[in-house]
Amino acid sequence: MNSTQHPVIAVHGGAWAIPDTVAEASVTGVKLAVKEGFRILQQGGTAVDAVVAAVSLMEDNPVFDAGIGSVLNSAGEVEMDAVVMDGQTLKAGGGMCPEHSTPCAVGSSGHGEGQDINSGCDTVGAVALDSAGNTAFATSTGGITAKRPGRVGDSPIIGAGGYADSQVGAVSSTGHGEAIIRTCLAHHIISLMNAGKHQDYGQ
Ligand SMILES: NC(=O)C[C@H](N)C(=O)O
Repeated sequence: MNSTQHPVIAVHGGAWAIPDTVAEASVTGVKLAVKEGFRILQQGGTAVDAVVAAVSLMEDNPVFDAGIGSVLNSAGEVEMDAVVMDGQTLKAGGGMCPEHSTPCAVGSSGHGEGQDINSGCDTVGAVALDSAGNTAFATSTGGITAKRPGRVGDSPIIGAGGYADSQVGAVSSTGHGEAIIRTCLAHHIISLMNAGKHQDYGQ
């Protein structure tokens, strides 16, 4: 990666079954997010700026299980997890943030408002590579429907809910949090990518 790097962004709206009734809205929401993130990258914005903007847009979209669309726990409350990581410095911010509707932005520098819609269908995330060659990821979720109050899923845990290392790439996870945490999934993927990269260099 170098200073002439073409920017890249990828966004997901979760991997679990998306009901037919919201499938189109989900795809539309992902497209809007990826366009906004890519616009920022094309204007010279950082990978962190791009993933925060993309994920924040989806947090504001009730079709997703994040931000205002977050599902409810077994006590009928919203408890969200979110994180942002900068692949250049390996610094990250985020955590559980029940009182904000845009926890991803809160994890970086923004703020949110109280949520009032709870219909989301899945976790959201983004990875980006900016024109300076740096990577970042962001993941945001309301977690799993009817989860135990206080449960923290994989999403805010570095190495599970995602990982970014500008020397290698970036990952944002979605799926069953308990299984993702046990396997340190995101960091495992980054390690495999790193091994593949070195293999390429050797050829
Ligand atoms: N749909 C998801 O990705 C759920 C999230 N990984 C969690 O377990 O909290």
